[in-house]
Amino acid sequence: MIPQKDAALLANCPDAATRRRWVQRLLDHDGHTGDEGGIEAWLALGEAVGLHRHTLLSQERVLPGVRFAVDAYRHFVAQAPWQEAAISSLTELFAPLAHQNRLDTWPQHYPWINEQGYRYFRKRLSEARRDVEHGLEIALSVCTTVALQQRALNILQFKLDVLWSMLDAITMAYQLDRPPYHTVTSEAVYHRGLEHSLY
Ligand SMILES: O=C(O)c1cc(C(=O)O)c2c(n1)C(=O)C(=O)c1cc(C(=O)O)[nH]c1-2
Repeated sequence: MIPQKDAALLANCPDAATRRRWVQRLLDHDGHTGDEGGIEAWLALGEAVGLHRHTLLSQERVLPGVRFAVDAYRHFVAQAPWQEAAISSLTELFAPLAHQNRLDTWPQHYPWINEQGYRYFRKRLSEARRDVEHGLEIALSVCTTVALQQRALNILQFKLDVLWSMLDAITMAYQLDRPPYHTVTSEAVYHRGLEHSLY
């Protein structure tokens, strides 16, 4: 989804210089010659923790709450001015620390995850730092009044709501053992996404 939301920002941005820098985010995730891309590295992490590639690609295990939160982010970016869309990516300021923590601690907690599983986190360390630099440049250049700075904080609160909603859905399903429809059935009956039209 991340490359699609970045493509939506590009589509809304009339400034070629900004597009030239922002397009790197699509390439980082989708890959290009000489770089397998973040999605491929993420699939490697999924496989390293025991999931099958086709299960990951089918999205059948994506919880509805996670799907709705992710869709809300994509829709926000598609309809917002591109500068506001750029600001909404700035939660990534804190992602390198999270990635580094995972690289430092997961090998102790989960010794069965093979080395290949960590490619995504290693890759994101430098990419996220560079992305945040660009995002901050945009935010600082447009948020020149208190009202605009307050607006930027509200945008970031929206993005935090997206991230927390994903965590809430995952916590309910896997930590508290309350997946969707748990009072009705133990089958994963929730919809599998409506992306692919039959026509
Ligand atoms: O693992 C994390 O904690 C984390 C957080 C975030 C974020 O804060 O949005 C991103 C990522 N990872 C990430 O890997 C990533 O590619 C990414 C892109 C974006 C964005 O908003 O454009 N956020 C994030």
